[in-house]
Amino acid sequence: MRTIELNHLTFTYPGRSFSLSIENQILADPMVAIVGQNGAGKSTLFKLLTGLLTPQAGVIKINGTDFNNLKPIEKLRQVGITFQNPDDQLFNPTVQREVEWSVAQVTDDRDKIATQALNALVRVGLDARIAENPYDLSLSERKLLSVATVLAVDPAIYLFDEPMMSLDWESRRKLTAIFHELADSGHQVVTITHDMDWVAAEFESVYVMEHGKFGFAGSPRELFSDHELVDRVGLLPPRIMAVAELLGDSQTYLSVDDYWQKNHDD
Ligand SMILES: Nc1ncnc2c1ncn2[C@@H]1O[C@H](COP(=O)(O)OP(=O)(O)OP(=O)(O)O)[C@@H](O)[C@H]1O
Repeated sequence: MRTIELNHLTFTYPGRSFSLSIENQILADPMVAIVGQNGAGKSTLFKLLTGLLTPQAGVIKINGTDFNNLKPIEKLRQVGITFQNPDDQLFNPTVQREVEWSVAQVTDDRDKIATQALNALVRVGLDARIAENPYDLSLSERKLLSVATVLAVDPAIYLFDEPMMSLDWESRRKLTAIFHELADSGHQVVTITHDMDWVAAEFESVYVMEHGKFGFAGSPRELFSDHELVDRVGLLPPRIMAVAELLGDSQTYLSVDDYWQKNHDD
């Protein structure tokens, strides 16, 4: 089982009032969504989980091992991140070189580098574009390319910061399928998202961050049933709930299928 364990973790940016403070939290489910208002600390947490930032105190354990004690190459094998903006992680002259560069950070084996890069590009549907410059791809394609750079390394834990933002429908479908494949094959997928329809339809485990802390942890149904919490942290409930509300029905629904089953199962 893949796990992220956070113990007495604290982090503050110099001269800023924001502070991240997590007592004890274990993320153990295969697919986890982290939600919360802008500025709640979600991206800061991801930067701590990848070693881009160092906590002032506390311990991060990845699959039982203190992350701080891992060699840089081992950190890359344990945790991979896809940033919100793909342009923050694409800098090579071709699609192929971009993904191969990524694998080359964890192995010198040239055959492995070529094979893993190509397999990752096949998974995201960009294998026919290997000779192109990443900046000639559409934004959706650049996002999928940044995902391929992580898939090619195949870390134990995948972190995604707003993966659905700016994706076209086909790319959303493709990436959602990849999430489930990763979870089914023993990886852990942890994603930051503001897309509550997606959370409600695809996830079983959701965490809410508020002011640098974890608040709620539970299922999407439990989350969207807690109207006070949803209002307080400014989450937009699944759209099907807004439609049902217009019809005078204030029950919790996660998707159109869920609505249909609850209202036509007799
Ligand atoms: N490099 C930085 N230097 C100083 N302060 C920062 C830096 N990055 C983020 N912050 C501040 O830290 C707080 C938490 O930011 P963070 O980006 O982690 O929130 P978030 O929950 O990811 O928000 P969003 O949903 O908008 O991405 C905010 O007040 C932000 O202004």
